[in-house]
Amino acid sequence: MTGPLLVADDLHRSFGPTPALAGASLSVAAGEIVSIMGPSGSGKSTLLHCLAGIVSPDSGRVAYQDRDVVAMSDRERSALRRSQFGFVFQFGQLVPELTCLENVALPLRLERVRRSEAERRAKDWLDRLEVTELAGKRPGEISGGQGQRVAVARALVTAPRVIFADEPTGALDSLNGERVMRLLTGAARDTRAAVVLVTHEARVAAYADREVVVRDGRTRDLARTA
Ligand SMILES: Nc1ncnc2c1ncn2[C@@H]1O[C@H](COP(=O)(O)OP(=O)(O)OP(=O)(O)O)[C@@H](O)[C@H]1O
Repeated sequence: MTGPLLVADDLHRSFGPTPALAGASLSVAAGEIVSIMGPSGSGKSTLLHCLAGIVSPDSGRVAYQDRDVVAMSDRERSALRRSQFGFVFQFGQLVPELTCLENVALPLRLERVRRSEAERRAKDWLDRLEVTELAGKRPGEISGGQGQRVAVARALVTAPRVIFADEPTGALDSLNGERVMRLLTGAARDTRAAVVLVTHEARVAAYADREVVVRDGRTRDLARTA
């Protein structure tokens, strides 16, 4: 494959009478970190959800490795998400009944990896995200910043080619936000995963190679100058 890894072209999507996307386009190269910024309600999350195959656009094209994501069956799209994508949301969305180790191992267990192997790989990622000591704790027993680092470990454990991060630092103070971003982008660069990052915060967007601004459902590319 020589073209971009992931492409959205001229996406339109409305929710009832509300247009969320009105001609949004974005392409992401393998290993590239792209931030999506813009005012509240401008369509950032909808764009991310379309790129990730979670929401289907009303019109326009989404392609992953030249495969048409919109034309896939639900089953094919789920398989694509499980095998190629990782997700980090604003509030870790860890499973409260499971320990942190079990949470990180879960995507591998869903892919039928043996428990011992899944937990070995999960432990490696907890170490990497500097939360080794949380392995046996449940999400209710840890802080928001720790929870986000566990969520990043869970997103990376399957070696995804793209990590989708929607306001991953939105619920954190600036120090914890910086730490999560440093660990997330460091791990993505080490594993050559691309990152699509939605954020309100310029400081968080600065971790990206490239910034895209969404306004009224339309995208505008900004070259990174710094
Ligand atoms: N599931 C939905 N049902 C109805 N309206 C929706 C839905 N998802 C998004 N919208 C509407 O589409 C528009 C774009 O929403 P979106 O969440 O993509 O924006 P955003 O830029 O991510 O906003 P924020 O920064 O506040 O999260 C908004 O007007 C929103 O209310």
